[in-house]
Amino acid sequence: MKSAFVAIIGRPSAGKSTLLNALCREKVSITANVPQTTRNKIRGIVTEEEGQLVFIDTPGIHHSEKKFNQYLKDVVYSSLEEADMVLYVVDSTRPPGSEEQEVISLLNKQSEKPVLLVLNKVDQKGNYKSEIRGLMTTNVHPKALMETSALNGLGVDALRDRLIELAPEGELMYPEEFYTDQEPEFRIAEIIREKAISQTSQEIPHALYVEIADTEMKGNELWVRAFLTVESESQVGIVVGKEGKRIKWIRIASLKEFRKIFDYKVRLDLRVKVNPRWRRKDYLLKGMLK
Ligand SMILES: Nc1nc2c(ncn2[C@@H]2O[C@H](COP(=O)(O)OP(=O)(O)OP(=O)(O)O)[C@@H](O)[C@H]2O)c(=O)[nH]1
Repeated sequence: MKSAFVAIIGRPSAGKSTLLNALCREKVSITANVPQTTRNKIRGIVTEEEGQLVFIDTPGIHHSEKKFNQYLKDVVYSSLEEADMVLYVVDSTRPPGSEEQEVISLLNKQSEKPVLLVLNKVDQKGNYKSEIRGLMTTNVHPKALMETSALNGLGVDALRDRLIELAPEGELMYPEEFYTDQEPEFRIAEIIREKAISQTSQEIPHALYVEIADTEMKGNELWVRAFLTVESESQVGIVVGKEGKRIKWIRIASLKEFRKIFDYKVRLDLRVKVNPRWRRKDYLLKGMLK
């Protein structure tokens, strides 16, 4: 039996979370067309006859001195430490250049771990595959180099098989029916955040987080009180929308998604509030980004 923890790393928007979901055949991690959506270590589990892979989705690696980004980087470091193998996802539609250097230098610090390199988004026209291959063979020395379209599933089965082949011998780490270890509260907060990101633009997706104020199971219903938290009053207006239409949409879209995931009904009281400059508050970031 094979078993491994596999850290999925790469720069923002490379398609890491989309690939994690495709590999696990379940929606484990939220995705968006906005960079830096993933803020935590998200574990997705896949169990096959030959063994089990526990993927750790990580925040996109991006050079920035901001406190918030430093915390995100710490999440990546600790995922790499935890991992037996690394799945490095590169967006094949973007020139590698300095954007990948940050990831490469991080990987070189963990050089003993086997790396499998994936060129993602190969469904798109126009790509930099040969430049990326050149850069990676000299700088990363991957054990294997594969191509995927995480969006339409191309190459995903072959990638899963190759990862199991490369994995060390070991026992199951989670029961075979598990596909994630995330608590319901965390998944609820993430789904609300995903829906809110999909309805907003510019600074707002980065300025919001979701706080679950309380939950209570009543019979077969989970009652949830949650706050979509932003940084200023003007952002509250945008998230609420004209006549409350945007917040209503976010709530209904979230409920629709909960129905697919949970075998109980979720009741959601969703409000918007302000926490000025929360991205600079250590006490908050420490609890939130891990
Ligand atoms: N065309 C195409 N788009 C993709 C593919 N994989 C992901 N995407 C899109 O790329 C965007 C970013 O995808 P994510 O999976 O959220 O990227 P990520 O690397 O997890 O992003 P961060 O959270 O910023 O680290 C989304 O709009 C996805 O739909 C792919 O194979 N082909």
